[in-house]
Amino acid sequence: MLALRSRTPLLRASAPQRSFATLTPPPAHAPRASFAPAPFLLEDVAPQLDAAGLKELPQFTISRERGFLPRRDPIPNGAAMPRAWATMDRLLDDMTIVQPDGSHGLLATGSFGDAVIDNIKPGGAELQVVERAVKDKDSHLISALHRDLCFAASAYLLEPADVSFRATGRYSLGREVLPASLAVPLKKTGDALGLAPFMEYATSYALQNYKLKAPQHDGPAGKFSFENLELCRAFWNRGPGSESGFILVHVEMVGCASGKLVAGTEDALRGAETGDVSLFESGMERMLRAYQAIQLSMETMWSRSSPQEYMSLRTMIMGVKNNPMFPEGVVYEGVEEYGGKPQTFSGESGANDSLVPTGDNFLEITSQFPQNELTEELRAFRRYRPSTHQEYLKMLELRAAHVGIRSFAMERSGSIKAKALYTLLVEQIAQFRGRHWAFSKNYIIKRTPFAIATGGTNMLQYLPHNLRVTLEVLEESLAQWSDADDAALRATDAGLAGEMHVVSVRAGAQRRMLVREVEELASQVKEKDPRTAGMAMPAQNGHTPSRGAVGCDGVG
Ligand code: HEM
Repeated sequence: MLALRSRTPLLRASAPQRSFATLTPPPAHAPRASFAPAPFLLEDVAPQLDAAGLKELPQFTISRERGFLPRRDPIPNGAAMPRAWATMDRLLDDMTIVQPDGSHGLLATGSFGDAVIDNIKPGGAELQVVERAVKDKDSHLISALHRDLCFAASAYLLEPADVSFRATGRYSLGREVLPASLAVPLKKTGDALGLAPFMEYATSYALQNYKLKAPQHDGPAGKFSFENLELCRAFWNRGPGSESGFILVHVEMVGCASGKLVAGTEDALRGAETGDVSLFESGMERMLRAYQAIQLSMETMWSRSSPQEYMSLRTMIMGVKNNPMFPEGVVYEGVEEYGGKPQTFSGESGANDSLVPTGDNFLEITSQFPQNELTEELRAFRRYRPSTHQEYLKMLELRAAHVGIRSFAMERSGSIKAKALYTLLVEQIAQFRGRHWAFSKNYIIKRTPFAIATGGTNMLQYLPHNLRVTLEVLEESLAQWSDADDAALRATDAGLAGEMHVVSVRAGAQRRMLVREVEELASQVKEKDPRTAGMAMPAQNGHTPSRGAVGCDGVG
């Protein structure tokens, strides 16, 4: 049963008014739900798991140690892949636009599609490798095969649009049929892993696409420090440059602190569930420090991946859904289940990363998103992530609502420190979205009339909408922070009190600036139809492809 809790009176009249719905807490005598770790959350990732016959355990099983990274580092390209995969491996190496010796690769000249047809045969060696891995239930190998097939499929489908964009600055149509030699094995790896047969953020483009230069490296972000990472697969160039910068900053962010984030979240929840206030505080403090480390890594994006070059990287990670490059969708040749019917999948996007949804759900910000098309699309789109991440996030949302994390932090725990930590955590999510909004303006909005993102959202609506809701929750939390709270915190934890002061000074101004900025941007682009702007050809057959609020270009 859902019940609205009465709101604590606001101390500052100008703050926006919201109410946080929580599940009614059970009466004191009722048995408490047990929150034993679910199978998708491991207490630690023992490397001997595979040897113990658990090699079918999903790679994206979440742990306190590795957080949202896969439980084993991905199998890299090259010699580590099965010998019968060598032709595919070479083709993927040869395709990058810039080759290691500086020469042009297959995608540079638009000849990757022909090379696939000439070298990869339907029912050939590649399919046999996939079938054997599936039969062996070897999730580590299936994941690497899936990554490679996703790169091959996106390169094949989007090659013409990419060639056109590099030559003219406008997109052409993509290829509308994925040949059986790629479609059939890709569908099999996708089925085995519970994924769509299309490139995704976690399972192919980013979190399944890194290798460690030195296994024991000890950089600022531990062994997952940017300087210790390399790409397994790329479209443009596997070596240093904007593409590896873009992808590997995501990996560093997840690698440097998502384990600590998960551990802090679990402990804070446990603290709230059992009424253990000091565990609650310590869990939230560790979450805060984890988010701060993540933001530091995120800020390096500016220098590691050039805003000027991003548009050239982006074509290859677009999706099919609502994308004018694929007005009729894509036919997966030879996949019986689809019966020749065109398919439409969303593209790759950081929107499917789990760091921000963890904060959204734990802090009950999610419950403050209005019920509208944007929110619905966001939820639908987030299915493009490993099922373990989906289940974990869903459970987090339910547990946080059940125990009433916000009201526990702000009132019921009786802890000033918990109140401050809750507010500072909301500010971390706002800071993330603020920084991210700055990326989106500088890497995309400034540079193209094609306002639909790779994940398919209309960026001008979707991103500021989420930031605005977060800023409102922040303002409301700050409005409940009194002078007496401030004085009490100063007496016990001057450092945290200082952090609260900095946050309270800038919050309101940030939301007002955002509102003004979005109005200005909207008026600049109102003449342009984001569904067709930037395309070299008119809408097909009188059909203007329709896009939802979450659209097709999956960058994120
Ligand atoms: C140059 C850098 C980046 C650009 C241009 C960019 C662009 C975008 C775009 C356009 C979207 C809209 C969703 C869609 O794809 O349709 C999005 C969403 C998102 N991206 Fe990024 N992104 C960048 C970096 C990152 C990084 C480093 C992360 C960290 C994991 C990230 C996480 C997210 C998240 C969580 C969302 C969902 C937005 C929300 O919940 O408010 N992005 N991104």
